[in-house]
Amino acid sequence: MITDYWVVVPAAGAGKRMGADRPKQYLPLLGRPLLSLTLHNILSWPGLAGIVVALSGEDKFFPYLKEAKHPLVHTVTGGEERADSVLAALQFLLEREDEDTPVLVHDAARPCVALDDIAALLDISTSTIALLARPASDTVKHSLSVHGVPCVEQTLDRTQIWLAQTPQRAPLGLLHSCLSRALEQGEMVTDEASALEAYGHSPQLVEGQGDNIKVTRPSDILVAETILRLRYAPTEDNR
Ligand SMILES: Nc1ccn([C@@H]2O[C@H](COP(=O)(O)OP(=O)(O)OP(=O)(O)O)[C@@H](O)[C@H]2O)c(=O)n1
Ligand SMILES: C[C@](O)(CO)[C@H](O)COP(=O)(O)O
Repeated sequence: MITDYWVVVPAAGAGKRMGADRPKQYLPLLGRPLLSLTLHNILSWPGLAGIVVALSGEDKFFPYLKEAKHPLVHTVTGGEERADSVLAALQFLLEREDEDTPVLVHDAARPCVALDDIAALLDISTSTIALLARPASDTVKHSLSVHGVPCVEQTLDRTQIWLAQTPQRAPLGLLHSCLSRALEQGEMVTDEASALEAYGHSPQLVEGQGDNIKVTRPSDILVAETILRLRYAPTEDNR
């Protein structure tokens, strides 16, 4: 299992699809801000060296989180898109750490990732670049718009379709160079793996669990709260 890795947490989004009165990372789940839950979870990962959180330049909420003053938690100002926020955090690390330092990028919006999945991602030795992902379990449709209405164009072969989650793991220097080149060249970069793929790398897919949801829309709040309640509920063992 790797140790002395850093975690980058992009948390500079606006949460438009959530449509709340504040960015979704500050909405309460079980009475605690989402970002606080995510940081609390990350701080329990074994072998962690530190966390860099990318925040919006207009963020007014972060200083009030319990984890804001934790000695392992650092912040940078993020950017326009998720990839810009991740790049800002990688730049911060590159000025302080060795290029070979392993980095895990994990969305602020995924508070429920299980420790078993983290262990699996930290454990792999076959590749230094990897991500948690789920094989598609539904039938996958490719759509086209007919007079503004989404319709099926065709059904895709799902046997090789995986849905990407986070964390996504790569060495600091490699990820920084692929991400900055991809952004300069206008590549579509919605996750770290896509930046690495653009330059010939083939990240390993590590099967994660379905409970690692990305809190995106209002209905996700209840699902995430249910997962967290079950995860942290007192049992015979931890009572
Ligand atoms: N400029 C941005 C945009 C997104 N993120 C972060 O990237 C993660 C995944 O993005 P997403 O779930 O799409 O969040 P938002 O961009 O906030 O959501 P929306 O697209 O609905 O506005 C989130 O933790 C979000 O805060 C970021 O750090 N910087
Ligand atoms: C990185 C990611 O979590 C993988 O599923 C996801 O792509 C980030 O969210 P976005 O909606 O694409 O910004």
